Amino acid sequence: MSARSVCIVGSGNWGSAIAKIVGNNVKERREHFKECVPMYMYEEEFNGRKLTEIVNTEHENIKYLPGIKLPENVVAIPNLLEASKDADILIFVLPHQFVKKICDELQGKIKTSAIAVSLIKGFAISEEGIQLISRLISNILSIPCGVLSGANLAGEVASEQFCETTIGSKDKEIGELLKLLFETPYFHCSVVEDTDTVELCGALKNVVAIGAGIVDGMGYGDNTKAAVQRLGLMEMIKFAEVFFEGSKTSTFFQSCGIADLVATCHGGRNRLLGENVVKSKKSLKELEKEILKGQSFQGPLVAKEIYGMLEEKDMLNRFPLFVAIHNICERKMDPKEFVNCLRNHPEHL
Ligand SMILES: NC(=O)c1ccc[n+]([C@@H]2O[C@H](COP(=O)([O-])OP(=O)(O)OC[C@H]3O[C@@H](n4cnc5c(N)ncnc54)[C@H](O)[C@@H]3O)[C@@H](O)[C@H]2O)c1
Ligand SMILES: O=P(O)(O)OC[C@H](O)CO
Repeated sequence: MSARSVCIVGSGNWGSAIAKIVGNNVKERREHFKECVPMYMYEEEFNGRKLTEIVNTEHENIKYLPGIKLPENVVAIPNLLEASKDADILIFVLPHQFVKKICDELQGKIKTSAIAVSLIKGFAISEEGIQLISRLISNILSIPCGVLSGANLAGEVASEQFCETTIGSKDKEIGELLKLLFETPYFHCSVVEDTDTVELCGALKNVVAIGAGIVDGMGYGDNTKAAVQRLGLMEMIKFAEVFFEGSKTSTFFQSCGIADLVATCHGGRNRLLGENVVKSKKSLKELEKEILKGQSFQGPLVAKEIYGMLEEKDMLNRFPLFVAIHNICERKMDPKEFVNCLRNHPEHL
């Protein structure tokens, strides 16, 4: 096959870090990929200028990933259809609440031979309960969709500190192609077929990370935080067992599983939110605006999505940590009660 055209859909903190990797890789792997990488950017003003114009002249996303130069072959485009019209590979990397609208706009407007990969850590809601984002993308666009998820705090990846990630693809050839697109000496990619679990881990760990932040905010030390991580992991595994038949426990030992859980519980934005939910009386929206300045916490929405599904299926008591974190975020439970939830967890029975 001739060189493929790659489009990045999204340009936030992680979107920009991944644009740096992809922009550099396609230049080095020209027999496989076309050099120009259009990046769809949700247009906004920053310091009185359009963000696309800033990215295309200064080659830096000064709002979402300041201090990191992007390769000049990454071109920010505010028009979604223009950015994606020639794409053979679509990389979806934006907060999960915007994906459905973006896919609806793309429906029928992209190449029928295109493939997608989702770097998103969240869920969609369908009539059956939660839906994997990769499935939403695949269903709306009628194209295959792999996933990439791992212990990948964007700032550290962008400054080229070594880390691992997991690519999930049911099709081996697509998995290898994605590895070729994303892997660098500082960004090691492992490919597995258990796509669902890779994606589940990325979404669920965001909730556990809020729990880690809650115990930080309460002034507890590392042992208590480790208990949150262990019990959180047990709920993540149970969630996969109950709702995603065929999910493999071994996938939790990839970067997308335990490693991402640890990274996010220590250095992630969702951990920071949990700490601030304890220390401040402000609403989640206010905290998001104040702390993240335009970036997005994915954890509270995932917690709400899970809660709704567990409630409907009468399974709230099987996932007390997820439930407590949701209730604390909603200000329906006093954070002081959180440690009792750990103490009385069904894993101890
Ligand atoms: N930041 C990280 O360290 C990191 C690492 C791995 C995975 N992820 C995941 O990647 C996904 C994207 O995260 P991010 O950090 O790139 O985003 P972000 O948190 O920086 O979110 C801001 C982005 O959302 C865009 N946006 C705002 N309103 C919009 C709208 N109405 N329509 C479309 N876009 C809109 C903004 O333009 C900006 O690009 C998330 O699912 C996240 O969990 C993030
Ligand atoms: O900053 P968070 O909490 O959104 O987590 C970022 C990444 O998912 C870490 O891998």
